[in-house]
Amino acid sequence: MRIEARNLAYGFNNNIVGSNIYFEVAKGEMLFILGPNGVGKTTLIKTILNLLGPLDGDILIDNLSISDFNRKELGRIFAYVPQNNSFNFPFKVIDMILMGRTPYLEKFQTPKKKDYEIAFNSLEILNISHLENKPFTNISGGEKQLVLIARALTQEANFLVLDEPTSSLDFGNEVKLLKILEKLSKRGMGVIMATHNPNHAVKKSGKILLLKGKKDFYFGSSLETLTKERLEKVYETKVDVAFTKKDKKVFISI
Ligand SMILES: Nc1ncnc2c1ncn2[C@@H]1O[C@H](COP(=O)(O)OP(=O)(O)OP(=O)(O)O)[C@@H](O)[C@H]1O
Repeated sequence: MRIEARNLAYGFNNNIVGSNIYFEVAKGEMLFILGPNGVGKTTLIKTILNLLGPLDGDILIDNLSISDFNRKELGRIFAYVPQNNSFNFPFKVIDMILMGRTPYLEKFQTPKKKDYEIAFNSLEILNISHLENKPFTNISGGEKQLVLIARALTQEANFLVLDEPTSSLDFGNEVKLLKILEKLSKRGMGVIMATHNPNHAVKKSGKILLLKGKKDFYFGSSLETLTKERLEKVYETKVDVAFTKKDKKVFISI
């Protein structure tokens, strides 16, 4: 399966946030969306999910317009982890996670044994099985973020779409999550992720959409597209490049 933005304009009725945007990403690949605050990463993600309709051009799923798909079909294609979670109802964590099975259940149907197995497996992958019976309102911000990622995994969609998923995570969990996402993409899942950290995106197999302004963007393989010069231009700051012992490129803003 392949997602493509063709000549895409997105934004709100009275406010075009981005236009003439092009990118493509297939299952098994990772696409990182980068760019400064307010440039339009979240708005683009909502457009990719068809929560906002395109203002011009289109999002294509295997060459079919996204408008040809209904909500349930899109629920099997995209699992979404939003940026800010203001959800505050004391559901048990396991029940929150089982909500990820909704696109597979008929109206009023309750989750079956297999749905529970998938949910428990997601808890295990994210190392949060101990939270299973806690109310969602009684866990920390970072734990909530991990629960929402587990819910998205439970959805078993073709693409996992995450909006700054590491913003509340500690140093260790940030690295662990990135490793999990890489593993999932190697197993065939597509990953689309907005991030503030260019170092998340320095991947041999990754693609990058670096947003600079309304019509100004770079799209390409992350190793070629992410350069010191481009980052300096986009983020208006001096950038240094270092290399780890394993020869991995690391950007440092100075
Ligand atoms: N509901 C809305 N109606 C009109 N304009 C909006 C709305 N939400 C956001 N915007 C505007 O759209 C632009 C892009 O916002 P968006 O949240 O997509 O940026 P972002 O790149 O995700 O920012 P950040 O990195 O700060 O999260 C901003 O100028 C913002 O003010």
